[in-house]
Amino acid sequence: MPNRVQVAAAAIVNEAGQVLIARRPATVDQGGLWEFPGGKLAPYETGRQALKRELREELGIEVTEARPLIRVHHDYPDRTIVLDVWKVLAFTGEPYGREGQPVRWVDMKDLNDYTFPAANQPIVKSIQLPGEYCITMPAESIEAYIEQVQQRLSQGLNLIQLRAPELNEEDYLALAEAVLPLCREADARLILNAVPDILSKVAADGVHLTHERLMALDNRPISHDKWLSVACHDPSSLSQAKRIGADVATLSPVCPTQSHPEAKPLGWHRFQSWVEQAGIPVFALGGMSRHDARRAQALGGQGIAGMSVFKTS
Ligand SMILES: Nc1nc2c([nH]c(=O)n2[C@@H]2O[C@H](COP(=O)(O)OP(=O)(O)OP(=O)(O)O)[C@@H](O)[C@H]2O)c(=O)[nH]1
Ligand SMILES: [Mg+2]
Repeated sequence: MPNRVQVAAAAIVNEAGQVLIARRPATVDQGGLWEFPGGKLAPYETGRQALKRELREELGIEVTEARPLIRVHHDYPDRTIVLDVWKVLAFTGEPYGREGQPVRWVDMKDLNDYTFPAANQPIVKSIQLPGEYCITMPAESIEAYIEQVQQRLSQGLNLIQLRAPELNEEDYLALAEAVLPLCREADARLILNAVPDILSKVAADGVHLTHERLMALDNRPISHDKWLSVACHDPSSLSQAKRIGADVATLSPVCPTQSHPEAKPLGWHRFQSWVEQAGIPVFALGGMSRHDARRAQALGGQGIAGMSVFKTS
């Protein structure tokens, strides 16, 4: 396609959880906006090679370890760009604006206060999300769900989807209200697997829509300061997710799973090619083991989601 520009960009996160951003000069394309350091691929360069060269040129650092974070295709009026974003895990040197551009370490939660080019929204989301998304597994009582959430939080899991489809609305609300302070205390995000309206009753961090609820929508049903998570099973639900402005998706079942034995697994190969087109962070779900998080990430995913995978006893 003409005017298709390939760009490598970096999410550099330090031990304090801060992210390095740079300001584009006023005179260039998207001038004055903040960006993740990086630039266009030279002919015959791979994304990784371009990343290393650009960070040397723009920041004076040498990348020693990086992994793919997310790929985003975006149509600007005059051209299409493909942003190949890497998470930089290790580097040598002290970054500075080698081309005179302002650079700044900002807290991850404050990224939303900066104005980035339009293509960057999913990148900001991806940086703010962990690699493991814990979904509650069926439990026998409200108390048992609460205990389960406490156990998951004590493992350090910090993205919890409260799934309890067998509970009636009243019991689910009571459960959500009981679990919210526990998540706050642990600095974890709580996503309610429920109708979007529930956020007017419980101040959780977001909602997760079932595949059926996702497909019935025309627009994003919640405000942008909340997280919209959606369940996808195929390319058409992933494109619906992108269309309504979902922040994150689960894609399932990637592998055979006991919780949904009738569903046909899509496998890692399709996971990779569907995620490539998704343009939002996607968690692999279904039959996951904890070591699959690295595999999902190497294939362009955000990480793994699951229920029994986070069970410890
Ligand atoms: N580096 C970078 N580019 C981005 C981001 N978001 C985004 O839309 N872009 C777009 O991707 C393209 C990257 O080009 P660039 O200006 O960084 O390229 P470059 O470093 O090779 O500069 P040069 O062409 O002046 O040598 C621009 O059109 C820019 O607007 C981002 O977060 N980081
Ligand atoms: Mg650049």
